[in-house]
Amino acid sequence: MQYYDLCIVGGGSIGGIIAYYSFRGGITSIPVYYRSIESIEAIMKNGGLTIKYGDKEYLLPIIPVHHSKPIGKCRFVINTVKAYHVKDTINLMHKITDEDSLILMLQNGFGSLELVEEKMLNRYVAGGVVFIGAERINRYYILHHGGRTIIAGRRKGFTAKLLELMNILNRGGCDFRVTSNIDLYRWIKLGVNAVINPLTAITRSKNKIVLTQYGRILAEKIIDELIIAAEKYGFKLDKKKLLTTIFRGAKNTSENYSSMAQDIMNNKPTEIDYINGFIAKHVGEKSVNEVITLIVHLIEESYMKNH
Ligand SMILES: NC(=O)C1=CN([C@@H]2O[C@H](COP(=O)(O)OP(=O)(O)OC[C@H]3O[C@@H](n4cnc5c(N)ncnc54)[C@H](O)[C@@H]3O)[C@@H](O)[C@H]2O)C=CC1
Ligand SMILES: CC(C)(CO)C(=O)C(=O)O
Repeated sequence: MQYYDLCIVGGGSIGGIIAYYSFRGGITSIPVYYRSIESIEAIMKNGGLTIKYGDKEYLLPIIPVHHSKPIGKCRFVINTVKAYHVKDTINLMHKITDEDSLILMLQNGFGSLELVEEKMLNRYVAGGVVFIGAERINRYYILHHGGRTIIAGRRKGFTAKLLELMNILNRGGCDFRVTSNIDLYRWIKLGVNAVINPLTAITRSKNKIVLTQYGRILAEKIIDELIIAAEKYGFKLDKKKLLTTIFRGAKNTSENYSSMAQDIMNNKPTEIDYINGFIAKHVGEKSVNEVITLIVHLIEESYMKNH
């Protein structure tokens, strides 16, 4: 059985960025699992995955693999599929890991980490929040739009495996940090995504739309409800600090189309139920987040059903 240091499940925008930092961190054989044969063929034809960061292009000689044909076990598995595809990757993750492997889930919103923790009881499972903007231009070309921080942690006790992963990614230039309170960061990141993602998706705009007068008014209304939801889980969030983090995030990734805006522009389903829908569930009637969730679903409906 072949063993790899690090594998990526889901070679989209963030999967590509993780491959970039891992390769620069010294991992030269990186299996990246894809859903479509077409992606694998396009990457092979290109000689690897191209990442553009600033004005430089980097060609990464990754190993593109179809998700139905796993090629070995991995010490670290970084899962970067969309939240609604996580359940389809559980079988694959069982096959490419053993009891010593660490799985890091990087989805936005709430639900993905919980699902994998529940389904993969005999594995080390951690969650991470990603403060990086990335865009997949085509099957083999990904733009790094800025930000370089990932904060990760394991909810079921500390593991030194995360520090090993941190060393690899730090060497590659990623500001990867390990925390003992990942849920706090997940709530903060939920705030960032609950504001930036739907506002950019509804308006089909870059992240900087959030910095406008109306973006700021809506941000406050969204965040007021997030604070109520977080309190139900025992987290007391400071509104002013949260808004500062959100606007800083929008500024750092101002030229990025959020992952949800990219979904809408590519006629794909969004992660709205895991972000604003999750907040809405905790605040009852007359929820701004519920209205936002419904609007995003209406937009999805307009292209999914071909109206
Ligand atoms: N794009 C961005 O700037 C950011 C994205 N995120 C989060 O990261 C996660 C990934 O987002 P993106 O990379 O933008 O998504 P993406 O849609 O670009 O990539 C996901 C990839 O996973 C693949 N996939 C789906 N099912 C699969 C399976 N069973 N096996 C293998 N591959 C499969 C899809 O074909 C797709 O290429 C999301 O939760 C997103 O919210 C977080 C921060 C920033
Ligand atoms: C950080 C941000 C807002 C970057 O665009 C993101 O998480 C996303 O696009 O989903």
